[in-house]
Parts: sequence; structure tokens; C-alpha cells
Amino acid sequence: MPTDAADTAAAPANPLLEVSDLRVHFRLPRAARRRARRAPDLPEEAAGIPRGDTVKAVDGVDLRIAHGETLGLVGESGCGKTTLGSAVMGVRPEARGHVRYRTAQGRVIDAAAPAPEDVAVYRREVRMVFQDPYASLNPRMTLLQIVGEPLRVLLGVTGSELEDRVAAILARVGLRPDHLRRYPHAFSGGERQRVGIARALVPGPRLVVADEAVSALDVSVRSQILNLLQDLQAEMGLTYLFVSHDLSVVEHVCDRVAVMYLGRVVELSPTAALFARPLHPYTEALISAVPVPDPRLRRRRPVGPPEAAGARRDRRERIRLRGDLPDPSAPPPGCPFHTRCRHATDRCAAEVPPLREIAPGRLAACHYAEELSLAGAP
Ligand SMILES: Nc1ncnc2c1ncn2[C@@H]1O[C@H](COP(=O)(O)OP(=O)(O)OP(=O)(O)O)[C@@H](O)[C@H]1O
Repeated sequence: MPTDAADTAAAPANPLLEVSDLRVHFRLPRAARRRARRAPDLPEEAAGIPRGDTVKAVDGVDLRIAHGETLGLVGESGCGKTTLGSAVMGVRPEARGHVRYRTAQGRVIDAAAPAPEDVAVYRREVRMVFQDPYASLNPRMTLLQIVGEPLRVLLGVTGSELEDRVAAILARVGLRPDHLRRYPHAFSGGERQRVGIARALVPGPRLVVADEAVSALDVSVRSQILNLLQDLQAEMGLTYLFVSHDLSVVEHVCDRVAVMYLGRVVELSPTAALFARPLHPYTEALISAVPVPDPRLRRRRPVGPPEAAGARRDRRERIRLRGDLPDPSAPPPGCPFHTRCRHATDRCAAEVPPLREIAPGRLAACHYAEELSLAGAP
């Protein structure tokens, strides 16, 4: 019998991070609101002009991440992935709800409202790897300054100890430790991303939010960085929230995947199950567009016989999503996906489907998830 998401056994019992009823709503600037009021019945093709006055970038998300797990967060551009990641980092003042993190000492910090003494602990233990290795490194700082800054600011490390620790982490991410005094421009995109990873890991975090961490890299470099992230995870006992629009990458590195659509999680499943048999029509469409896997990527965990997901996907038709992502300031009533869903009925236009447990460990927000899952069985 399906149950509500809040009661489900789909999530780990003692999570490292628990996000509950997280909402990040952005009020649009006044000019955009004026335009919207002047043209309330804009045709769909007049996209780009918001029709509402608020964008619900994240709208009631519940997630739990277990220690040592990699949770993928996927969805089209604009569905709220980055906003959710930044709310987890505690840098979204608009965030409402809870982001509860269990520290190494076993205390719980709410990133949405940390006590003053917890701010530095959170910044040390929860770190971020950014997408763009060019924009995210200050070109006027040396590697020693860039990577050393969190050690200096968060842990008060200085002098030769600072140099030693920076050199050690540079070596660990595959860079030459004697390059301490070089500037970012001397490095390639892949090397810069290694610097970004070193900067994230140097104060000894436990949770890392990787936001499109390999999207800006050449395909050949991408697999090296992903393999590095997986090695570091095993070695340092890291937990990852892995934000990506690239499902082929997510398939290789994640234990579970949360699929977002217009600010909500519409499916949450273990990776192998999600790729073998998606429960939500949106997931099904995203997966049908995934290209053949990159053979250079190591799999984090075996996902069944080699024939499994890839071959099944080859047999599956490519599903073209109708139209673009709706205006996020005026989402459709009922199921937010119904305007693009090939299975939608009148019920979908009227009733919001709750995120509920469809099978053990698997949640979906679709009125017809059970039927679709059976119909889509390979
Ligand atoms: N500061 C902001 N003010 C107003 N709207 C915002 C702001 N930041 C994000 N948004 C809107 O919130 C929605 C979600 O954006 P977000 O960047 O989180 O999506 P995303 O899935 O990460 O997309 P992408 O992959 O393109 O970064 C979008 O409609 C975006 O335009």
C-alpha cells in the first residue's frame, strides 16, 4: 500500500543530512511583476516574461542522505537543483523549512538557522565543489592562497603547517605539490577543477555538495575527475550531494537519485532501479534521452548484468518531451508535469500527486506510477 513520503522507509534512518519541507521562493523584481500584470493571459510562446510574481525554485522538498552515500539530484535547467544545493550550503536567506546536518560530534545543526558557534563547524564539515573551474578560482591568488584559505580562516592554520597541508592535499588530488606558488591561469580546466576539489576537501569535510562539478570539462577529463571524486569518497569517508543535469554521469556515481521538476522531487529511487524501470513519466523521458555510457567511467557499484540498464535503454523508444519547461512563476495546476506528459488525464490537470512510496525504497509523485512501472517493464 503506498504511504506518504514522510512515513517511508525509502530514506536512511539516521541520515547525515535531512532536508524537510524545504522551500525557496524568489519574489520577482518589480519590473517583471508589472509586465506580468499588464499581460495576464500571455500565450505560451511569449515565454521569458514571468506571469506570476514569485518563482518557487524549491517547493516543499524532503530528502535524507546517509553517511557515505552519493545522492544524485537531476532535472532540466531551471528545475531548482542549484537553489536546493545552495540552501543545503546555508547560503540562501530565502530558504524556509529545515536542513538538519549531524556533525562529527553528533550534534544537529540546522543550516537554515545555525547557532553562531555552529557556523564555522558547518563551513568546515559541509563543503562545495563548483561547476566552473575558471570562474570559481581567483586569478590573483596562488594555489597556496586559494587552497590554504579555508585552513587559515576556519582552523587558524598558518606558516609551514599551512604549506605542508596544502601541498599534501594537492598531491592527493593529483597535482604537483611544488606548484604551490603558481596562479590558476597556469593550469588546464581539469587541473583547475582538481584545485577546486582540494579547496573543498582541505578542512576535512564530511558532506560535499558537487554542483555540476564536471559539466564544464572535456569529456576525456570528465571521467578522470569523476574517478578521483569516487576515490576520495572511499578514502575520506565522504558523503556527496551530486547535482547534475547529466544522467549518464549520475548513473555511474550515485547510489540514489532524486529527480526534480519545477521545484519538487518527482521521483526518488536507488540508481539501478531508476534506470532499469523509472516510475515517473518525467524520469522515463529523461532516461530515454541518455546517450550510451562512457566506457572510461568506473562504476561505483555493480548495477546488475552488463546487459541491464544500457541495453534496456537501447531497446526503449526515445521520448520527446512536449514543449519547454513551463514558466516557473506560473506552474500548471494539478500535476506540474501534466502539460508535457504523454500519459496525462483530466485527473492530472486537477489533482497534485503527492510523493509516495510505490515500491520499497522507491518514491514517485504520479497518480499512475504503479501502472506505468508495470507497463514499462522490460
Ligand atoms: N536569485 C534568484 N532570483 C529569482 N529567481 C531565481 C534566482 N535564482 C534562481 N532563480 C530561478 O529559480 C529557478 C530554479 O533555478 P536553479 O538555478 O536552482 O535551477 P537549476 O535546476 O539549477 O538550473 P541550472 O542547471 O540552469 O542551474 C529558475 O526559474 C531560476 O530562474
